[in-house]
This record gives sequence, structure tokens and C-alpha cells, in this order.
Amino acid sequence: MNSTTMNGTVTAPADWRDFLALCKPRVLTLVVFTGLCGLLAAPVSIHPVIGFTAILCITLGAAAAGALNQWYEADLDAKMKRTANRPLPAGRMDRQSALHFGVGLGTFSVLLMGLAVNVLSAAILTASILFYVLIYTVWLKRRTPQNIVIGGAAGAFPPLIGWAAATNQIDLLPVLLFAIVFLWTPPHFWALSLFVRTDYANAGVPMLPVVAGTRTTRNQVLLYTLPMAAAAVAPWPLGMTGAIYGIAAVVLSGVFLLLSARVCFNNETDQAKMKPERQLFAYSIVYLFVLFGALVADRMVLA
Ligand code: HEM
Ligand SMILES: CC(C)=CCC/C(C)=C/CC/C(C)=C/COP(=O)(O)OP(=O)(O)O
Repeated sequence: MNSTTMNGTVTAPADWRDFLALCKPRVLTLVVFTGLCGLLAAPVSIHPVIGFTAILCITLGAAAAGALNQWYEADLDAKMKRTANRPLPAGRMDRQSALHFGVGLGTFSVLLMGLAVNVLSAAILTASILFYVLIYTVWLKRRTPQNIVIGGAAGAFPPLIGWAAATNQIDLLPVLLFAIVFLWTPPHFWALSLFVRTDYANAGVPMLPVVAGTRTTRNQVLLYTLPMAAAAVAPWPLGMTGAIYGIAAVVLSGVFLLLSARVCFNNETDQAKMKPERQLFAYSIVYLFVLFGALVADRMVLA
């Protein structure tokens, strides 16, 4: 079967690499890692096969959400340098295949989670897929610069899903983990959006720097970092973790605050020179990996 671009050009058929790209594999690594840490931090021992199945379902569900996101916004992706070479805008895959792949994979992941793990984790997985696809991608992304604050909640669900898979309930610690990722998303994304804002402006996406300017965006980056740091440290004084996590959270969040402050006090408007913004974006990813890793290390020591 041949693929057709949006302007009708026939190209080669999609191969597995295109289907993999449709899943946003690099972002998936962190989404799945936070889910795995949610599962491992739970105070119960889960059968390894059930645990593996739960992580597989989170991976497949998030991959499906990425595919449906790309199915819906092929027109936008075609307008941005960063995304123009994705399988749909580049004409390596037809939209129908992406839709079938996304719906099939999403349905499979939820059913498997419900049947093999538990209904609670399947329900939260469903909510996160729907949140990312319907609330973020379809509804908010093209309408409001608050798109990533509200829609970003989708990416905060995996630790809750992991915990629910292990315990079949929701407790305060996974709610705090949700809050950490929820409050982390604005500095993570707005740091990046500052140095790629012309891409979003050209594509007509109302991201914060495009709509409200770089000053407001920089202020908002610091504004969200403060409660994020508080949520990250909170499990320690609340007695839910020990010092391994606590010290890691204090140090990691301290560095995050410093880098956010540098972004906030930067007045550079030339995208090519926005070094603090690039550093904060890169650090945001390291931050979440190490913070969640420290949580698991801490809980293993406590156990
Ligand atoms: C609405 C919320 C979010 C938005 C708008 C957003 C946006 C982006 C964008 C545009 C990139 C850069 C390029 C790319 O597509 O790879 C990126 C990179 C990344 N994001 Fe996010 N992100 C969000 C939430 C998350 C969440 C919740 C996670 C994981 C917990 C995450 C993990 C990552 C990672 C690991 C990368 C680096 C990927 C790479 O190296 O290419 N993001 N994000
Ligand atoms: C468990 C589960 C279903 C989780 C799904 C949540 C998920 C995939 C979160 C990642 C968020 C993300 C990649 C946003 C990218 O924004 P964008 O789509 O605006 O980025 P783009 O411009 O690169 O397409």
C-alpha cells in the first residue's frame, strides 16, 4: 500500500520506524519511567508478570495517545521545522493507518490493563489517553496558552497508574507524584517554547510566548517552579520517604529553582541566544528521571 501526503503526493509505504516515530518514543521513556517508579514505590509486592503487564499497558497507551495526537495535528506538524519530518506530514504514512494504529493500540492497552491488572488502573489509563487526545490536542492546544497547564495533566497520570496497578487504590503519595509532574510541565514546556516560539507563531499555535510575550512566559516559568519544588520535597517532611529521597529532592529542586530564576531574569529576545532556557529544558528532563529514581531507591531502602 502506498502513502499519500496531505497535498496528494504518493510516497513509499510506511515501515516500522514510522510507526515507532508515531509513538513519540523519546518522550515515552520518561512517561513510562514515572509510571514504573509509581509502581515500584507502592508499599506492596506485585507479581512480576502483572507488574510487567501494567508497564507494558502504560507504554502502549501512551504510544497510542502520541499516535492519535499526530493523526489529529498532521496539518500543524507540517508547518513546524521540528515536526515537519514526522511520518504523516512527510508523507510516509496515510492518516487512516495512523488512526487505526492509535485506536487499536489504545483499546488493546486499556482492555489488557483491565483484564490482567485491575479496573482502577485501566480507568486512569483511559482518562489519560482521552485527556491528552481530546482535552489537550483537540480542544485546548489551538485555543488557549493555558493548553499545557490543563492538558498537561495527561502526562502526570502515569505514576498514579503505576501505583493503582500495584495497590488497586489511590493514596496521598501518588497524588503528590501527580502534582509534581503536573507542576513540572509548565516550566518544562515553556522553557522550550521560548526558544522555538517562531515555529509556534508560524503554525498559529497560541503558546504562551506567542500570545503573552517572553517576559510573561519567563515569570510563569519561575511561578510554577516554586510549588513544583514544594510538592517534590513534601513527601519527606510528611514522613512518606526517608532522607535519600528528601535530600535528592532538595538538591534537585534547588538547582531547578536556580535555573528557573536565571530564565526569569534573562531578557534575551533572540531565540538563538537563549542559553538559560535551553539549559532549563534539558535539566527538566534529568530532574524528573533522577527525582523519581531517588524515590524508588529510597523506598527500596525503607522496605
Ligand atoms: C502538555 C505537556 C507537554 C508538552 C506540550 C511537551 C512538549 C515537549 C516538546 C515540544 C518537546 C521537544 C521535542 C520532542 O517532541 O521530542 C518535549 C520533549 C520532551 N518531553 Fe515534553 N511535553 C509535555 C509533557 C511531558 C511529560 C509529561 C513528559 C514526561 C513525564 C515529557 C517528557 C519529555 C522528554 C523526555 C522530552 C525529550 C525528548 C527528546 O529528547 O527528544 N514531556 N516535550
Ligand atoms: C499514560 C498516557 C496515556 C500518557 C499520555 C501523555 C503523554 C504522551 C504525555 C506527553 C506529553 C507530550 C509529548 C506533549 C507534547 O506536546 P505536543 O503534543 O504539543 O507536542 P508536539 O508539538 O511535539 O506534537
